[in-house]
Amino acid sequence: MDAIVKNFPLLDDTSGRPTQKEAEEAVRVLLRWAGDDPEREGLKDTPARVVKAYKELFGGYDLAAEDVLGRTFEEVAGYDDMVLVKDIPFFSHCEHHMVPIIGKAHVAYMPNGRVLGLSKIARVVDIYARRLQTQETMTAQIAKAIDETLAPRGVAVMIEAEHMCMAMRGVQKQGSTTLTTTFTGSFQTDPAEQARFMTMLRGFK
Ligand SMILES: Nc1nc2c(ncn2[C@@H]2O[C@H](COP(=O)(O)OP(=O)(O)OP(=O)(O)O)[C@@H](O)[C@H]2O)c(=O)[nH]1
Ligand SMILES: [Zn+2]
Repeated sequence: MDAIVKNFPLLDDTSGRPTQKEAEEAVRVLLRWAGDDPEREGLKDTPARVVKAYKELFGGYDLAAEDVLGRTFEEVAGYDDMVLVKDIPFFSHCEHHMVPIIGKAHVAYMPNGRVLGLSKIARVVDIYARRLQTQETMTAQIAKAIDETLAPRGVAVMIEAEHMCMAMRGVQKQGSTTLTTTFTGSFQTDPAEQARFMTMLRGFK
């Protein structure tokens, strides 16, 4: 799994990251390259808007999953069975074309005395989605982050997504869905637990 889990070091002011002005200029270049005039009325504020939108869409580079997952709860009356949060919607962008990936993540874990706030699982999905991604990397990163910070008995992550780079351009196949899974711990070693994850996913659709 580690082979496809990339490290995204947090960038700081000394990272050599381009300024907002430089980023806006890059958008102007692309507009001219596409054949339009960045100075015309309708496009005048577009570079600033695009950079602002990118800040939001790629905001995951400035966040660390470990920070979000740090807060856990122990008082759950001895509950120690699977916790599954399914159908977490996300938007990401593929690292090959910078075109949207639209999908849903399903995340389960087997607690080991501690549980996570449910919203934190969705937040972790967003942190990795708001970066340039492959679906495989994103799936593995979510599983690894939960596995390493919560130390549960096992983690299961399934992502189903449509890649706009396959739908809007290139091979132009609309409506195809790609499924990826990562299992750790008991989900990896126990086929029955994997099967139960699948059944719980399917059973309540
Ligand atoms: N494995 C994987 N591939 C992806 C993902 N997102 C996009 N791709 C693929 O990345 C590949 C890049 O292929 P290249 O041949 O380098 O690029 P390209 O010429 O634009 O390819 P086409 O999309 O076939 O036109 C394409 O096959 C995409 O479908 C992803 O999340 N995982
Ligand atoms: Zn792509």
